[in-house]
Amino acid sequence: MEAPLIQLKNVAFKPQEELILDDIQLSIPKGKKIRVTGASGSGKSTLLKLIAFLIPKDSGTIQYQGRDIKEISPMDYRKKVSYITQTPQLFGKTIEDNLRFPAEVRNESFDSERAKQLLKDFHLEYLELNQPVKNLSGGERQRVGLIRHFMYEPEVLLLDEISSALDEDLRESVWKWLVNHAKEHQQTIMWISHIEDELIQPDAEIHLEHHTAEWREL
Ligand SMILES: Nc1ncnc2c1ncn2[C@@H]1O[C@H](COP(=O)(O)OP(=O)(O)OP(=O)(O)O)[C@@H](O)[C@H]1O
Repeated sequence: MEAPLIQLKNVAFKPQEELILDDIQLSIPKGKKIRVTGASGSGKSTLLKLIAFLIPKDSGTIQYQGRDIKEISPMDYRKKVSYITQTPQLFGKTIEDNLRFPAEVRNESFDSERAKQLLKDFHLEYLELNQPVKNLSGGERQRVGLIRHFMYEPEVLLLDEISSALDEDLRESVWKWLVNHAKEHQQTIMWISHIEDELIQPDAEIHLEHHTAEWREL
């Protein structure tokens, strides 16, 4: 059997001694589409942030391709595993400032053709790269934030209610793109939210309840 892409062993998250997640055991294979479910406050966002190494766990281990994520350089890990939130922080003045950022932190050159193609893929072809971000609508900001993660090809996408600000048509089109793209590039996608239930058929589900996680093949 193929080794899991991501493995959580005995993972717990207990900030200030408050138990949020406990004894999490998960083996996540490569290339799957995985929905994360559970009641409000059950720890869905926390689980994705732990996997993204944005917050530290209190015990247990998280491995990526058999390596403890603590041993992987944060820059390399961010390139492989992208956590995308519903309210992306845009910075700088222009759209280009935001899309250039992933290349800038790696001291690489900015691929403006790729940026323009992505704007087109997300139905933002009417925006110029030098356009200021301050006047963008919620849905435009969400998509610029999303595009930033595709300036490099991530291996894992952790999507935290990413399409909340998009209307129905746009949501459908963005998800179609994400699913096709993930298939083409053998990406693993995990997402939180029920809004997408009609748009994307998961291969598996992680259900959070009573501080722990259950893996369900669908
Ligand atoms: N750093 C922290 N310190 C203290 N409590 C935290 C911390 N991070 C998360 N929590 C708590 O952990 C619980 C789970 O939060 P989380 O955002 O992961 O839930 P969720 O399942 O994503 O919820 P929702 O569906 O409402 O977005 C909440 O009670 C939250 O207040």
